[in-house]
Amino acid sequence: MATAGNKIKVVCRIRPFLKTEKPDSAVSVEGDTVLRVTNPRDTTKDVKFNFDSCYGAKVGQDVIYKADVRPLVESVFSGMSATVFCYGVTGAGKTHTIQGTDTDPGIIPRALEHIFMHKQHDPLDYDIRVSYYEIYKEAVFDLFKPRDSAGGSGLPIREDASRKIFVAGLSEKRVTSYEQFDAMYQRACGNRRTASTKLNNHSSRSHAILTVQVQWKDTVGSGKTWCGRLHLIDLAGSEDNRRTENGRDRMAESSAINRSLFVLGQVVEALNTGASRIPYRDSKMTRILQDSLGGDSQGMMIVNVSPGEAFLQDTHNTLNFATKSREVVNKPVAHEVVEQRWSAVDRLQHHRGAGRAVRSAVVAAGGVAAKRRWSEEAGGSDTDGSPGHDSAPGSAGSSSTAAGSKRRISPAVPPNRSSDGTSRRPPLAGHPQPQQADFVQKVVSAKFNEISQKSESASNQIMERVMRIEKQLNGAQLDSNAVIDLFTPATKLKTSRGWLKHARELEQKGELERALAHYEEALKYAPELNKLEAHIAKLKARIRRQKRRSSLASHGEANVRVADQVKKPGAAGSENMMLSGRAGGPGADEEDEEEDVGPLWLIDGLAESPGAEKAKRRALASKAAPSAAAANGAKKKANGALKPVPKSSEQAPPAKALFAPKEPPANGVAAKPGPKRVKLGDASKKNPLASMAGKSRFVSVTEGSVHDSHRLSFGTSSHNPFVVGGDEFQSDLQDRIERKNASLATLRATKLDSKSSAAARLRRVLQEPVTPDDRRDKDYVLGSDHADSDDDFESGAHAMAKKGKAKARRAGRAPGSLGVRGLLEKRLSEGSEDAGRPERLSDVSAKSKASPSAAEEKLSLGQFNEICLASAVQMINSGEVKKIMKLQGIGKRRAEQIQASVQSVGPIVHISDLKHRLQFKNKLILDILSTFA
Ligand SMILES: Nc1ncnc2c1ncn2[C@@H]1O[C@H](COP(=O)(O)OP(=O)(O)OP(=O)(O)O)[C@@H](O)[C@H]1O
Repeated sequence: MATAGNKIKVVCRIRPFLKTEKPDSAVSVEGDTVLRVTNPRDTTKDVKFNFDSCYGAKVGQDVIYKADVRPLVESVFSGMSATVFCYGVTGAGKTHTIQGTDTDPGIIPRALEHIFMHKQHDPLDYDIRVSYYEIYKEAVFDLFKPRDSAGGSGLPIREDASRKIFVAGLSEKRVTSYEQFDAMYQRACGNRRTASTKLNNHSSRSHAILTVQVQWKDTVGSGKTWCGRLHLIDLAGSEDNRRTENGRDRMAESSAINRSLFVLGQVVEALNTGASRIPYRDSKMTRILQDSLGGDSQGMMIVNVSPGEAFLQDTHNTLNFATKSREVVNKPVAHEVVEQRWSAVDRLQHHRGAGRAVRSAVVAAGGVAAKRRWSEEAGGSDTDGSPGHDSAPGSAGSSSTAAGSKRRISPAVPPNRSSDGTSRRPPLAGHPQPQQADFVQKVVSAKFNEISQKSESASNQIMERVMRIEKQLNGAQLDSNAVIDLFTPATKLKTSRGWLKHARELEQKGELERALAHYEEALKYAPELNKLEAHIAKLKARIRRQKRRSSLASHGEANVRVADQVKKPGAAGSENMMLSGRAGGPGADEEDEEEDVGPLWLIDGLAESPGAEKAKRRALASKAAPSAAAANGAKKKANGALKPVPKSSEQAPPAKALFAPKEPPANGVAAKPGPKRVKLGDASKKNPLASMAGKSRFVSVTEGSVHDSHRLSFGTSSHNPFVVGGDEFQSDLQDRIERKNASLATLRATKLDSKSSAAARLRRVLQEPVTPDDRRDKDYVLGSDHADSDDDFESGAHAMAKKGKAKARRAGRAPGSLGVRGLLEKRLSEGSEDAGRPERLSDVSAKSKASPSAAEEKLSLGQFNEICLASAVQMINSGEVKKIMKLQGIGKRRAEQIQASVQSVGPIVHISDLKHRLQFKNKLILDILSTFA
């Protein structure tokens, strides 16, 4: 008895205010069918919702039951299936409505009372069975069985030959009176999982489904057996975990609840839009509700809402969903019971298309074995143990009664079977014998199980992904990558192309930052596009440069003023003192703008003209003995005398190398290899810091090209313990690393194939791009982050001193003999005022001279750092700042400004003096520090 399509009935119920709640009503009933709710976006306005019925807070359980539920319960006696489910957010009154209390019983007790009443007054012999189960964290548990008897994974959900859903292994209880049912039901309710949350003291943590099956034989009329079913469902409430403040366990439950409710929404949406795929299988709850949502069951949804303003948004969402659900159309039919059910093999054949030979074999073997197997699989039980009710793939919640088939469809009897389940034909000659059939059946069963497992595992994987996303959504931390993960490759590609198109347009318009954001979006969808990644890196560098330029423009005016002051004769900066080295005023530097000076001065303390540099290289190569002039220079440094900064017009004194003679022998004869040669090789092998420093130095000495100096500048700044910490430094460092990598990549692409000597140099230098990991190496070596204070420096120095001591011991020397390191250590232990500070260049130099054996030593890492620092100090004092800046890729104007600022400070003893004196006044200072440090 099929009916025309019926829309799901939607009834709304407002719960009364609880004692603990503020009575600020936001929901009211207008007439019988309209619900008026304050608009959450504009609380001065109301929104109206239409439902089949609306009940205010004062309406009792009996009214709702009689008006809306009772007719559905009655329909069960016509062989129909009906489903009533309560939907709403946590604490809205679902459990109260469906279950009720002892004094105010809800729909379940009332419906069962009604059914037994009907049975009493009807001459037909009704067989009433109930099952009760919950879906907790996507697993089905029998509530009629003690909780600890259930396994962790719960019961499987299956589909029978007529595509009806059932829970395999679920117990069904035959009940003959309401009292009997009530006793069982009360016990079963105790098995249900509830917990106290912030929003509900007795919050249901699972969806609970009670199924009542009423079966009877029409002895008076057709003689057929009919079966009506009633599903009464208390859904767990959706939860906003920002408000529930759920802990880990509750969160896991909540996540499963929300996810299944989300799928419910998807199902409703798909049904309304006529989608080809309805995602029933995406959650156990929707799978079980399949017949009730768009199926052949009559459906009714009770929407429970909380009355207060606090739940306004939730209420609004619930009502929107309910409105959509009203559009779902079911096609209810009466269910006739067909005595014989299909075997597992038949079902497999029917659904999975197993081969004809297999089927014949199984049929030949007779239905008995198949029947027995099915019975074991379903694992049905019965309170009275009557064999006639052992198992059946009948419907949701029915595992131990005969299966029902819809009247409108052809009987679910396999075409080659008689009604008693045996084959219509005798086994044919050549067909498999029973043993063979057993074997075939085993194979088929195994295949069946394998397929089920696969589909189960696939669906679990999807669940997990959805759960992950939902978890992030709950924590308001939407990880877009997780969402992108869900897209198909085609969608990803398409989306990526869309972003790319926009990005290119923006880039052409010069809107670089927006373009960058679009490119980055595109990359998210197509991470395999290496070219795009490279383009993004370039664009980032370009943006940074632009920013730098604009920041320069904003600082320009002030700095130019400082520079002017410095230039004035007699002004504070003009009497700057220096340790040694040539004058390096702005004017002098300008001449050298394109000069390929390399970072030699960082090693040897002084910048020199190309001629002097060549001479120095020669000297280094020939290990010449120190010339008299060099010795003289060193002597002066040893005295630590501070000299006035020479005017830019004055001739700068020749540069002095610390451990190498600065000038070639006067007679021009190649000098004999001497003891002063600087080697870093050993230190380089020891740790990454030394290795970086070593490489840098090697490059600077032998190559001396601007590109090499990039490497040095990075090496020194990122490995120096005196760098300025903080985000700005980090970003600056990152910026430089990226710029460097970009330029190195370009150089590689353009020059490495060339046979020129420059390319050969590059090939040696550009082994690997510098990565941020190098910075971690530095932290590892120094054992601390950036040293912002002298204390930090001291701890760094302590570490260095300790290392030096150990090294000295290994080499059989006294710790103090290591020059700077030994002295440093001594000073630290004496607690002198300058403890922890690096030696001045002059001191270092003097000690080296005084102790040739120490100077003969290979330079240790600590020494190298100290020399670098001392050299930087010297550079600052001698006004060579601009040159360094240029090497850093800083523009000419900017470099001049920085130079002026540094000079305004006056002579410094240690690099950190800059920091203290200028007190990080602006970005300019940070630039200086990060460059020098
Ligand atoms: N109509 C009503 N009359 C009186 N009290 C009610 C009514 N509806 C709900 N309550 C009370 O409100 C509280 C929350 O109700 P209930 O536990 O039924 O919410 P719920 O929607 O099932 O929540 P959850 O989804 O967390 O399980 C309970 O204390 C219940 O007694």
